[in-house]
Amino acid sequence: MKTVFLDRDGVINKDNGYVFEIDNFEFIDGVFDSFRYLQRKGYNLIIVTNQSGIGRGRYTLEDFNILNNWMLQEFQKKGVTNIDVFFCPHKPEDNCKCRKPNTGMFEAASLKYKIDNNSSWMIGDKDIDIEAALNFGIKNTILVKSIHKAENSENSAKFVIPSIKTISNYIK
Ligand SMILES: O=P(O)(O)OC[C@@H](O)[C@H]1O[C@@H](OP(=O)(O)O)[C@@H](O)[C@@H](O)[C@@H]1O
Ligand SMILES: [Mg+2]
Ligand SMILES: [Zn+2]
Repeated sequence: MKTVFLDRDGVINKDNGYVFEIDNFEFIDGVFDSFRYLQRKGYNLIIVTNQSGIGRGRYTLEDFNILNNWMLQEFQKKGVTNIDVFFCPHKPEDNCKCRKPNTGMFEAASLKYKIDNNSSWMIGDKDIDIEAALNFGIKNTILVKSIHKAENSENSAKFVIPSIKTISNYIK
């Protein structure tokens, strides 16, 4: 199955820093049109997001689930239905297998869906997003510019774009 893996904070919503409240979740302009476009092209959409705010005690797993369910309902209302979410709740010092740039979330997704790496993509705003995709064997990578510096990916990503809004120019 051709899949677009997506980072959340900085790609789908503005990365206001450990976002966990609905009121602080600002969808990035154009994200619904872009997701409907990818859906029309037959891509499965899988969000892979580091949520270290849980492990850091900044918010709870329940907080994350409430926000996540609300986000999925918003996508549903806009006609985006084939979307799934995998997250890592750990702190960096937990040395888990799922925090990007590790590939645990991608592997968990590949147990649930038959993913064809060659026709799949990764869209992220940090170096660790692009590194995780490459570590998993996905070569089609797109760096979205955000508040975060991503020097390595500026050179290693297949495309570097200002926002997800223009994704239809790159993923056919
Ligand atoms: O971009 P994704 O993976 O969807 O989620 C990133 C967030 O969990 C947070 O990740 C943190 O990094 P640390 O996890 O503290 O290194 C910071 O960069 C926050 O600004 C950011 O909101
Ligand atoms: Mg991000
Ligand atoms: Zn983890």
